[in-house]
Amino acid sequence: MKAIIEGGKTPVGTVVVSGAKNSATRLLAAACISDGEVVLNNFPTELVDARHKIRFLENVGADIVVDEVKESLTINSSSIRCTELDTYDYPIRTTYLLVASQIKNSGEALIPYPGGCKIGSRGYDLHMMVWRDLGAEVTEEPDFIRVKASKFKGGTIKFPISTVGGTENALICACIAEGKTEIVNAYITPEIEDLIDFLTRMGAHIEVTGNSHITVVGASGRLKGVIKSVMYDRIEALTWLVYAVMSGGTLHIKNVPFDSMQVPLLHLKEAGIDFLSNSSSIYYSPDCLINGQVQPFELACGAHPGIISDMQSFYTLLGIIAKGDSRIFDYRYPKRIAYANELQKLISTPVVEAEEGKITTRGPGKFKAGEVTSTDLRGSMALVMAALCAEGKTVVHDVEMALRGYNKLDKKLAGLGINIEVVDE
Ligand SMILES: CC(=O)N[C@H]1[C@@H](OP(=O)(O)OP(=O)(O)OC[C@H]2O[C@@H](n3ccc(=O)[nH]c3=O)[C@H](O)[C@@H]2O)O[C@H](CO)[C@@H](O)[C@@H]1O
Ligand SMILES: C=C(OP(=O)(O)O)C(=O)O
Repeated sequence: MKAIIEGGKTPVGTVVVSGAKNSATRLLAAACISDGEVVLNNFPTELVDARHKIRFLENVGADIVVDEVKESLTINSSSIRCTELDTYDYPIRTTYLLVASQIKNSGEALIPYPGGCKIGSRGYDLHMMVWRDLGAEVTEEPDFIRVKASKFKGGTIKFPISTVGGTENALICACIAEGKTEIVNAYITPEIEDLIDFLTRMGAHIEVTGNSHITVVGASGRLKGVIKSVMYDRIEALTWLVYAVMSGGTLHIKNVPFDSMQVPLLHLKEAGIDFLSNSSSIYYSPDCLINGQVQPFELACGAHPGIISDMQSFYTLLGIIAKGDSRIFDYRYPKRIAYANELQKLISTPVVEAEEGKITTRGPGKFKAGEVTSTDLRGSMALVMAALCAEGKTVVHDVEMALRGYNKLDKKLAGLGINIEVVDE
């Protein structure tokens, strides 16, 4: 798919942040270990990633009712079975979370290899370690990964690095394991807190000690059906605020999860980007930009509560319009720089220098129209935002990458008076 964008218009209006991709897609997998019916509200139903996961779960027997208007899912997973499918083409990262429900109902699981953004090495050895630590036999077959265990058995899972996906997988599997599981060097992010809240409300016994040790006592009885609202998306909230600054727009951004984005917002304030806020929303107009100019900055993307790697490209955009040199380091995914070279094609003078782990911007640069290709989800969204700020027509190829993470993007932009056309290539 490509986006055809006539840029240069100023957005004005209200935009509502959706449920977080990086929570919703995890809760959907976790819902399938429940013995009852689960309702997920505030679910980003139009997300490409959510649709792929729903498609897989339906193909292995789940009954999922999607209500696009209410933005909710009703999930009944009692008929999930390990099933060999005709295709394992599911371009999403968290396929490893689809193991637990099949093991619970069939003692065996077949899952697609993890996909997701190509942002450097993204192994899955620690997921295999999780299943093996809980007593399963794991084999890598040409089209899928096979996991076999009549039941998971509680054990100790010790992560050598902090991993979001590994912690999520360990939590969900431990909830259906017999006995107690210790998760050592767990990584607890806001989305993982949302998952722990959900599993606990289903009846799982989860205890968090400090910020990296989790004990789970596997459910000996039933895991109840529950109703849960997905947390709001901190990356999306940041995206809209950065777009307002770049475009000189006037935006009221609703459903901002302030608690989960304190450090990212602090960095914006320090770059001279002020805004008005109440407990759940932000109001930004050009008057909020101190001296009418973004100040150059230096920051590093790493672990929460700092700036996470998924936010990197939006700081690069701010660096481009800042007056002076800014530096953005990424310790987590140092190879996440391919998008920066595409972004440079939409700037009239040389501004962006990308090397492994570090992006330097020598601003201010002016956005110009052009033709570019997406390289990853957040990078694709950054290209769309640059295109929206450039006078004239820009084509962003492979824009489905942005749509993996931005629910109802065209409709939300239309609500701000901005039209983009998304067509098949
Ligand atoms: C800690 C962190 O920044 N996590 C981010 C990471 O989560 P994601 O879940 O993809 O990555 P993990 O947190 O699981 O992995 C962190 C690191 O561990 C490595 N690893 C992971 C699993 C495994 O089995 N083997 C292995 O080697 C990965 O390659 C990566 O270098 O990318 C996502 C997409 O950008 C972000 O939403 C998350 O915020
Ligand atoms: C890279 C991302 O997602 P995924 O891990 O699903 O590829 C992201 O959300 O920015």
